[in-house]
Amino acid sequence: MKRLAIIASGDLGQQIAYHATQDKQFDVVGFFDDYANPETSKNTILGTVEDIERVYKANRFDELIIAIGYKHFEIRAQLFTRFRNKIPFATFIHSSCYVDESCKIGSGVCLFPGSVLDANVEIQNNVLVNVACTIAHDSIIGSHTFLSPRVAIAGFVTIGENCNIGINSTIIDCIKIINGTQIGGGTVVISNIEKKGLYVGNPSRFIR
Ligand SMILES: CC(=O)SCCNC(=O)CCNC(=O)[C@H](O)C(C)(C)COP(=O)(O)OP(=O)(O)OC[C@H]1O[C@@H](n2cnc3c(N)ncnc32)[C@H](O)[C@@H]1OP(=O)(O)O
Repeated sequence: MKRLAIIASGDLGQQIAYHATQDKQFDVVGFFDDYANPETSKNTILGTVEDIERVYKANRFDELIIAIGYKHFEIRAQLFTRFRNKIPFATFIHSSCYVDESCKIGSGVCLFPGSVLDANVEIQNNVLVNVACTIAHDSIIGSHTFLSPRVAIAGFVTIGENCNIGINSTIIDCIKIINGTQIGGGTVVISNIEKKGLYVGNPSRFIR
């Protein structure tokens, strides 16, 4: 079983560690965290971000995953760029997901339980798909983006990089959403989003 190290030991890190372990896909050996105290943390803290390469070279883990959430997209993306050619990133697809064999799944991706990905879906690097999402055929989810639980995406949709798509939102077919868009919970997107910002409601409206 591959040994997994996780950047950040907060709530998201705990969820990833839980699912990766419970699904018997990885042996989670610890976390890198700039803010946790290794002496007092209940988790195994392998060091800070500055220690990652040294600990990898010491053969303490095989693959890495980033558990920095949607409040810190820039850091999440920077860390992926920093380590992508130096350390293998894990791809975690929970065994309860249906992922069509034609899908392309990038590295550093987490698919939490119960998601369904139909034919020709592309999930780019470092994306997190939370529980029970449905992504229909030929849709693309851009790097670093977060899908909250139960997001429903129709066919031929393109979602940009660094987007945060709120719980239970719906995006109809052929929609394009630009990089850095935030979508509130329960939003229904029926037209392209071409201006970066926060959108809510049915149909979606720009609020800031
Ligand atoms: C496993 C997990 O838990 S993953 C995380 C899942 N969580 C989510 O998906 C949360 C999504 N977050 C939301 O929907 C939030 O309401 C946000 C981010 C859209 C907005 O939050 P805030 O910045 O606090 O906005 P605020 O509450 O001040 O609302 C601003 C306006 O938008 C409206 N609004 C806010 N959210 C929504 C929404 N989801 N749908 C419709 N209208 C909304 C408010 O009613 C308010 O309208 P008003 O100005 O007419 O009074």
